[in-house]
Amino acid sequence: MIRQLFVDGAEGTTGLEIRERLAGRDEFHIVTLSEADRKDRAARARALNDADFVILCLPDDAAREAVSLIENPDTRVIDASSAHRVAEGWTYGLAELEPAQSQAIAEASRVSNPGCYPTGFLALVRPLIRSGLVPHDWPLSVNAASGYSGGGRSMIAAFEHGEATTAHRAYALDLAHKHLPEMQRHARIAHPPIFQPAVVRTHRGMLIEVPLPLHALPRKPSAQAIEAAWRDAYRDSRIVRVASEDMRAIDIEADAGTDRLTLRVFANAEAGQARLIATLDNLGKGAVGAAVQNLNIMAGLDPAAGLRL
Ligand SMILES: NC(=O)C1=CN([C@@H]2O[C@H](COP(=O)(O)OP(=O)(O)OC[C@H]3O[C@@H](n4cnc5c(N)ncnc54)[C@H](OP(=O)(O)O)[C@@H]3O)[C@@H](O)[C@H]2O)C=CC1
Ligand SMILES: CC(=O)N[C@@H](CCC(=O)OP(=O)(O)O)C(=O)O
Repeated sequence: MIRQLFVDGAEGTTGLEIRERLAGRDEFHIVTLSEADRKDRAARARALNDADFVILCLPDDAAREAVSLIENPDTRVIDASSAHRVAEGWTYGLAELEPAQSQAIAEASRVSNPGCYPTGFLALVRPLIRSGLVPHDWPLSVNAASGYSGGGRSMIAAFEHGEATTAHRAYALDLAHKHLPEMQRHARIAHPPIFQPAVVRTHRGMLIEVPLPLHALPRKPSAQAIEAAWRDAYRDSRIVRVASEDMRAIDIEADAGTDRLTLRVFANAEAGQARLIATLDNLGKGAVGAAVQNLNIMAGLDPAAGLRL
């Protein structure tokens, strides 16, 4: 069976890569609009209602508008924007989040792709909260760096041709980044983490880090216990990997160009401290890889079909 797939926002950073990734997949016929029509409300409404699947690669307001234009009850949506990540009636599209999440995605009509930073944060902490190694009201923090393609076309232009001459820019200094609600909700924690993101002068890649004072946690977990909780949580995943090689440094590009998500824990038992580190590609598992994975799951196909692992 060939499914009609409309990519709304197909000329943007995420949209272009989704089309590239799905080219050659004969399960889907990709529909896009001409340059003249791609922002035309009526043309978009027609394409949205004619499709079996829609992937929204749009700014938040345009994504909300697209959803409001859908009247066909059989059109199923994957939204790559941050408009619906904690919204009623939407399923959170991080298949590895809970044991039953993949099944929920398979049955859903509305799936919200996770944010790129929450993908790393949630993969690191959710198994530890679920198993009680970290209490749900622990004051977590998360330090992270992203390649500049994470900011879409305008940030790419700023870093490649424009005013951004820096190597490393800390931002979200108001402690109110748009990813905080989904981090808190889906980690099931009492408080939002202190989130310290930075954008750096590399095209793609992310390094997301949660520091943990093991000595201060009520159960004083070892690095081995943390790794064991991850291995148990991700035992069936080909996409989330738990790595345990001895490393002295990790580059932000470690998983760039792939759809993998790699988790590592580094600890000093004497100091009672650990650093939990996730690496991924903001445009891989952070966006396009996740959208393709969710599409595969919703269409009843191999979840990893077409992914770069
Ligand atoms: N870049 C990344 O790493 C990630 C991005 N995302 C999310 O994915 C979504 C897309 O991001 P990204 O691809 O980076 O953004 P881009 O800015 O690169 O692309 C957005 C696209 O949407 C088009 N567009 C804007 N308004 C409308 C409209 N009303 N109707 C139709 N098309 C419209 C834009 O056209 P034009 O340029 O002509 O205005 C552009 O082609 C965003 O919500 C973003 O938050 C999620 C995870 C990671
Ligand atoms: C470097 C950079 O600016 N990153 C973006 C997040 C990009 C992303 O992937 O998140 P969404 O899917 O929520 O847009 C930011 O911090 O707002």
